[in-house]
Amino acid sequence: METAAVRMTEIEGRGRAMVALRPLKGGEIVLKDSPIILYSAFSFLSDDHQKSNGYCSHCFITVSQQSQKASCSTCGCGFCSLECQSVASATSHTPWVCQALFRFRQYVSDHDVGLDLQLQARFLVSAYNLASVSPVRFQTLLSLQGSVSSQPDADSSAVFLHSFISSLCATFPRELGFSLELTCVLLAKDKLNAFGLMEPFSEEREERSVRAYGIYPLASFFNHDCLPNACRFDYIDVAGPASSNTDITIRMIHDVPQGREICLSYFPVNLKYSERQKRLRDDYGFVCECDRCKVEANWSDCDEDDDLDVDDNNEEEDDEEPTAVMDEDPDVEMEGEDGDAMKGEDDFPHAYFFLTYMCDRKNCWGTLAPVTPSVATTSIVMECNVCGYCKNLDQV
Ligand SMILES: C[S@@+](CC[C@H](N)C(=O)[O-])C[C@H]1O[C@@H](n2cnc3c(N)ncnc32)[C@H](O)[C@@H]1O
Repeated sequence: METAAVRMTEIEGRGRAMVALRPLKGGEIVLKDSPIILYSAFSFLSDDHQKSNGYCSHCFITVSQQSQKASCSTCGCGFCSLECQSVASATSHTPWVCQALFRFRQYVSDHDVGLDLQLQARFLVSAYNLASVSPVRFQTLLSLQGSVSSQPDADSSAVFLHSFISSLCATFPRELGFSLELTCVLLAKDKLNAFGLMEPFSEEREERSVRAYGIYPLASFFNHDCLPNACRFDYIDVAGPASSNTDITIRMIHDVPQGREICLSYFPVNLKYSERQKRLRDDYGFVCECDRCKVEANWSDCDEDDDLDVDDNNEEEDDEEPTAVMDEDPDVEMEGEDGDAMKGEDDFPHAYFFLTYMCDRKNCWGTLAPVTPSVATTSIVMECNVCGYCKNLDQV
């Protein structure tokens, strides 16, 4: 896999990775990707069902009740337009998906089913549907990271979900290898590779809530760094032709030299060391040894709580989610060395990253990247990938 800017390669201990093919500028878009699967992040319960109908069930653009143009008479899913519904009926919302969602909703209304299990069900329905409507894309899904190491029958939720899908699969093409093991493998792919597409940003909401999860097969090759040099943008509420609103772009946060690995952060960069390590170990199965983690591993818990606090606008939140200060890249020009956040040898030495690249709007925690530069210059307008706020670098 290669674009004009990045190439996929193997790195020992990290699996497949994306590296810069040439020097890259802050703001450069290094990859555009479209989802092979998108599924709702809402539960099947009635309140959430109402909420999920605030988004098109195919392209997940925000739709108001007034502007909703079409809905499915069987399962009640709403669509932003008749065109979207028509595309969905041949792709993401086939009659089989519709039946499956309808039956699962009935099951959820009679039983106590946790949100995680409901989302896994949504994913599996989408994945097995993909196998049927696009075997090539299904193979792409299978080529992504994620496998089962233990006996599949050890996982009771996978067993339950598999038997649920089996009950809907009378007409499912058996040659696709439908089995409990495949179900477990698919769930592992989802866990390691799904990207969350967020609900519209609100300063009033402390939790960042997801409207849909997507599998983006090329963007899935980016590894994690707690101080990323690139970040992901989406413009899901900007209508475009043929569901192009669901595309994502990976954009450079700052300049990097040729050969440098390009990494994203798999979660908001403000999480503290112990939380990051836990999430990476539990959800992604690896121990992070990035430069930031190496430094923060030596901090005591109080150091984390004290020294990560660089954000005056978020005093209340800082107790729970202190803001870390750092840089993963030695090429980043360091600034602010006299600032409060750079206190001594044992303190985290890269305040510049957080002061420059982390959005300081209340409850945002997004990452700022320059808007895409014109031919040879680095733009000085920084855009947040969560709230969309733009500001000049000299305001930062
Ligand atoms: C979305 S995939 C990234 C691409 C993956 N390396 C591959 O070969 O397809 C996530 C997985 O990559 C690996 N990974 C990501 N970041 C890593 C890092 N900083 N160190 C080691 N492994 C990493 C972990 O196995 C993780 O579960």
